[in-house]
Amino acid sequence: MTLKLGVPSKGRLMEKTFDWFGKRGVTLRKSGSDREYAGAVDGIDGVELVLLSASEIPRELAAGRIHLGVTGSDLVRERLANWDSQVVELAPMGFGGADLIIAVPDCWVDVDTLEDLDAAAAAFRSAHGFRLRIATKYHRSVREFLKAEGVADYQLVDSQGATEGTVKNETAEAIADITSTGETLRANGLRILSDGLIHASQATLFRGRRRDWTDGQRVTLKELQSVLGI
Ligand SMILES: Nc1ncnc2c1ncn2[C@@H]1O[C@H](COP(=O)(O)OP(=O)(O)OP(=O)(O)O)[C@@H](O)[C@H]1O
Ligand SMILES: O=P(O)(O)OC[C@H]1O[C@H](OP(=O)(O)OP(=O)(O)O)[C@H](O)[C@@H]1O
Repeated sequence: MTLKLGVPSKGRLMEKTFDWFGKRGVTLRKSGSDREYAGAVDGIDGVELVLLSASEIPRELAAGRIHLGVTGSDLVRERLANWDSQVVELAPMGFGGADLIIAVPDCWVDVDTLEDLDAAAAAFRSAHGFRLRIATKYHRSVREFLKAEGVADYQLVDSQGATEGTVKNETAEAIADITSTGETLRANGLRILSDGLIHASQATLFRGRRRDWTDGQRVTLKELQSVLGI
């Protein structure tokens, strides 16, 4: 049985992953037409390339359908309960960097920290009769972070895209989302809380923790780690 390596199937993450492996002597490439999600690996035997959506790679690793996978560290934390009991970080890859943050409207001049947000949330609830709404697609990460920080008086509203627009559209009072340049936040009149960094993410090579690997797969992993220098 081959060792299955899951890699994002499109865009910058795919190209930079191919570059990262290529620089270390392992060539990953798409094998079919541009639109076909088939791949090949040169430079080491026994490794199979599987092209997948970045957000599905955590689940595939946990289920053992792939053995290694490249995806954002934010997606692993979000998609897997107790992520470090299900996968191991083998190598941070130095690209795909983005911060998962909490942001509030610029005009909330009294709200700079999570403690301020907690106070504002209590005031909001008594004024409006419902809990302050935070829009996000990162439900698990935001809940765990705010619980650890002692902020409780809020509700999450699901937003699968254009999350920064929810405040202007009055479907949320605050947001939790990924930012890299900060332009989308600025354009939508939002400001990051000074202690509102939930996770600094980057593309990372992970290994699944399942114990049902064959001896051949374990040997191939050792060889691959040695070729990659990790
Ligand atoms: N500016 C950015 N905006 C969004 N994601 C970014 C940005 N910079 C880096 N990333 C990272 O890219 C990853 C998401 O990649 P991508 O959007 O390809 O995944 P996806 O959700 O699986 O896409 P799809 O479902 O459309 O295939 C996350 O780990 C995220 O942190
Ligand atoms: O800090 P910036 O450089 O402005 O980038 C951040 C934006 O990029 C991502 O959105 P994406 O384009 O992936 O679309 P989405 O709204 O569907 O998540 C993210 O959700 C932010 O909206």
